[in-house]
Amino acid sequence: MLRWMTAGESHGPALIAVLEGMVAGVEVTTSDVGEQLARRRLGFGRSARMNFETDACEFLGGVRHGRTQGGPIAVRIANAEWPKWEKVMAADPVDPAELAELARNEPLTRPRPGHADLPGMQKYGFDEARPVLERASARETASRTALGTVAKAYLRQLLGVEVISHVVSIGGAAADPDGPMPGPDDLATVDESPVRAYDPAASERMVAEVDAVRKAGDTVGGVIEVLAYGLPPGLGSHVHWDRRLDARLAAAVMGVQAMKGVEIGDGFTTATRWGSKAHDEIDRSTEQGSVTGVTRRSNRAGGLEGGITNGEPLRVRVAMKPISTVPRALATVDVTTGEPAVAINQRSDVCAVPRAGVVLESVVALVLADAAAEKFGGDALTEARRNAEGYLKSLVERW
Ligand SMILES: Cc1cc2nc3c(=O)[nH]c(=O)nc-3n(C[C@H](O)[C@H](O)[C@H](O)COP(=O)(O)O)c2cc1C
Ligand SMILES: C=C(O[C@@H]1CC(C(=O)O)=C[C@@H](OP(=O)(O)O)[C@H]1O)C(=O)O
Repeated sequence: MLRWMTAGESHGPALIAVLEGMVAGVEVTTSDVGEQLARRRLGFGRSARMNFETDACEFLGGVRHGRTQGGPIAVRIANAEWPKWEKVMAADPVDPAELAELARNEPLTRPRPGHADLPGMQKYGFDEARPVLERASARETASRTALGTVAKAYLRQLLGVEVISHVVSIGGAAADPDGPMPGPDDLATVDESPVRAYDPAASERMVAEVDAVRKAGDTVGGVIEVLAYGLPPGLGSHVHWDRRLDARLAAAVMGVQAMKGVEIGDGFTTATRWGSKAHDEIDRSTEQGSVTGVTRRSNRAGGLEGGITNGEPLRVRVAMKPISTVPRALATVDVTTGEPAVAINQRSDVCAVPRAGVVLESVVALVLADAAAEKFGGDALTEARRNAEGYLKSLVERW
């Protein structure tokens, strides 16, 4: 079983992430993590912070000489602006007179509709939003991206699995639903698009949409698809609700800030079809390299049946809402005076959909790595590999 946790505030000294349960022997380096963090910083519509944030990262435990050791893996990601925030975010008490002089410490009393500000203040008894937004901020997703790097390395080295993502739509600008879909080796092509869309024409439409939104002082969301290629049949289980892989994937992607909808495979469209057009008919496969000796005529299910992978590519689509820090400020109430006001407007993304794709890849990889660890066990990668090879061989022999 894999477990992962994160800690740290957006403007604190650093973020911390811990991954427990990873086998020994997975090759991963600080620069691999740095590469994923750099991907997460890119994308048309990103916030000003992404222009100078370097996401300087280091392993604090669990990795030695480029290999996991079997113990908990801890990663630290620094905040490039810490000197500016040192007083405002200090762990120990700071002289109130000194704090009062800092413009940066001005109380945030005009909660943003759509952010965690107001319900967070109500729930935790704060008079202003700073302590809420610091932890609610999607800065935290850098931590999960760092851990996702280890999960991706494990999946690739154990099973040859590739987890990728691409942007399907931003606001009203969408990729052609019948257009080509990126394959396992197409991540670089997707990353070359400023909005991480696979089709260049769709990419242009999405860039124009973000431009229009920015000019109007507004924000915009979109839909991202995560694909996992090379998964064997048999990850996850039908036997209990919390072992179903679809349930675990949905929880993980909905656990990312601003994600408001999820569908597996054709999801909501499937609900409009008749059964004869909704499922993926099975044929015998004579193809060399077929893992199970069977094949499918379609992949409407998105690679999952009964909460178990069926050997087809996994397809998870996620809907992201528009950023709630809207420059053309929204109506709110000042919690100090009780008077109508306009919401806080500070440095923010206009559209974080392209960046969010990298985060979603990471959380999907963590869930898949957990399911693979469950199925193939082992304390070392070599042992897990032996188990996987034996299982895959048994599938071919049986069918
Ligand atoms: C990669 C990424 C970047 C984000 N950037 C911002 C941002 O700059 N400003 C903002 O207000 N919200 C941003 N968000 C969304 C908020 O963090 C999120 O809306 C907030 O925490 C409330 O949670 P909820 O939307 O899930 O209800 C971002 C989300 C992601 C995934
Ligand atoms: C810092 C990141 O994203 C942030 C997410 C975010 C929010 O409210 O979610 C608000 C902004 O934070 P800041 O006020 O520090 O610029 C974004 O930049 C990041 O992704 O690393």
